Amino acid sequence: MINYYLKNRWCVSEVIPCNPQETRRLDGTCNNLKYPNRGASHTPTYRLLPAHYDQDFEPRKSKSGKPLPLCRKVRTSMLAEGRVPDTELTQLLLHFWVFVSSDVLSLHDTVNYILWKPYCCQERGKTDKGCIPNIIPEDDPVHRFSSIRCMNLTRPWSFQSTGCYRNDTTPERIITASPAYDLSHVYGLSLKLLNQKHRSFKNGMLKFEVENNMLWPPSTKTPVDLCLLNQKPKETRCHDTPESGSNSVLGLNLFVIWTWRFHNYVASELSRINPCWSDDRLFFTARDIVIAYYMQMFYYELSPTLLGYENLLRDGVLSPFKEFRDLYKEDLLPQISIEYPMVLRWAHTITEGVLKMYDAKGNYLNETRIVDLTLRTGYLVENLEFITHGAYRQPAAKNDGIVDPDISEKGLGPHQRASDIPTSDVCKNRYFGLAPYIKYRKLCSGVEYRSFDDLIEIMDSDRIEILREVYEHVEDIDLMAGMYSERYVKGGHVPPTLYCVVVEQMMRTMMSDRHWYERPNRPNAFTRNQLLQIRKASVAQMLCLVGDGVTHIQPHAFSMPGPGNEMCSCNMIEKINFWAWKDPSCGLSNA
Ligand code: HEM
Repeated sequence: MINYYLKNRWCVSEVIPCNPQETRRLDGTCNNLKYPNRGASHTPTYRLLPAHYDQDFEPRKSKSGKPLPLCRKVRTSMLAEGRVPDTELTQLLLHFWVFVSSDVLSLHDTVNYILWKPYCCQERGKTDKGCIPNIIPEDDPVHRFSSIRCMNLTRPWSFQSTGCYRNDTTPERIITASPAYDLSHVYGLSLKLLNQKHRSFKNGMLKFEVENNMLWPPSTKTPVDLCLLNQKPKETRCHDTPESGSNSVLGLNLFVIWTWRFHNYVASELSRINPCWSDDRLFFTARDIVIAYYMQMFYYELSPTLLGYENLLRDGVLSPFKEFRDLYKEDLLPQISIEYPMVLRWAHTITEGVLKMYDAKGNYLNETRIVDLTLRTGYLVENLEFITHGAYRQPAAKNDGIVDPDISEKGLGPHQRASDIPTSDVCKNRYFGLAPYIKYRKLCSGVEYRSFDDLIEIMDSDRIEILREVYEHVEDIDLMAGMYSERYVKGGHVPPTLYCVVVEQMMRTMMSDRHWYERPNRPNAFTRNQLLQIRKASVAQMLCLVGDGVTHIQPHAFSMPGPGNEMCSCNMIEKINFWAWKDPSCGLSNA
């Protein structure tokens, strides 16, 4: 039954005829006028390197023909468990990173093993082709002391497993989000649904609710909802936003709340300045500004902090100037690569498991486990303000071959007895049919590694020794395991292979998006003065405007406060001036 439903909904995208002058559609269609259905949800990813599978599209084998080492064995060998704070990056950076990533991904593969196939470690799982549980080796450093020998996991869904393509073709991953950065995880993919349920049709605003003196997106009104971890009866709030994934991991949830509020802030400013504008015009102008603001934060604030400003300038991702730029190429399809979400999973190694909460003055209050907050929006009602103050005060975890024990043993919190996210990350490399690590090194640097010793160029000798112990041949190394071992890219905080794949995607996204905010020629493009206002975007400004009780913050809030980035009053943070959107026909003067 479920397959019949999905076949109808997921194999075909309907496209209403395009009008070249219309602005960005919610469902992503018509972004590319030559191929109007590209850019929609449920459209294929592309591959940076050809697929590497064994027979019947099972995971590739090692060069010797033996199975590759167990994923859990790879993870426990490459990453020990512990907690070491970073000295530079904040939790807020990780919250925003997962939010940006979720814009182009989907949750169905995770929902699949939490809700639909929780039985992969049981007898029933042995005959279900969809089951690929993580087997735990006998000598596992943690579970040789427990009775746990297996962790539940399912095979990623593909156009083939859903019945859209023949089963004897290379599996093509299904993703339910649209591939452009368009805040589809906030506004959704259907204008009809947004209009029916979420727009207030007053002053361009989205509907909102007030609870505990705070503004929230609308909440579900049914006794059963997705917030499975709400501790009822005390915790009841669960977002009823266009995409229910907003209730999932904490970082995504936080930024959905802040973006929802920010939309309304922008719409109310526009309506104050242009009282003659219709609700429709206010709504769509506000959405356009919010998407541009968010992309400016991603490209010009988060990415330089992580990937290095000079590197991004050199590679053409960032412009050194504030003016328009137009890199659009009609022949490039709006798509994400299969490798892009894969390398982003590396972020799990710098995710801190213990979430610290502070008051507005910076006094430490309390802490909780971040993995217990997935699908638990109700917890935020009493704690959102303190989590917010903690987000820009608490450091991320350090990248040091150590992963937080909650992420590696309890990744799904109470949703699953034991769950090791980085082990799944290694395994998914294989189930998505990714090429060996050294092929990506060749792609990124042109250098061919023929032996373990050659890796010294990119990693320290102790890391090479671990790889040598785990894998038989240098060609066996999984992409993720290679990235766990690399030294950071110069001037940034990420491994060079992650840098390479992410930069390729950022360029593709920018060049294939007809509605990219820096373009002067897109439909309803910004004026020069409007673009200059968007250039002022910062996460500090956003939190000053819509974060609860934020009156002081460091200007670069993805980096820890300290010399050169001292906390200051919100009055000192540069602000967007909405008078750039003043419509003279509305008749108010610039007061
Ligand atoms: C609270 C912290 C986090 C938790 C509990 C969490 C949890 C998870 C889980 C359970 C999965 C699915 C793993 C699988 O079965 O394949 C996943 C995937 C993923 N996570 Fe996280 N995560 C966290 C933080 C982050 C951060 C900071 C990023 C930043 C980029 C991130 C990016 C991703 C990506 C890209 C995927 C793959 C999604 C896909 O391919 O569809 N996560 N995460």
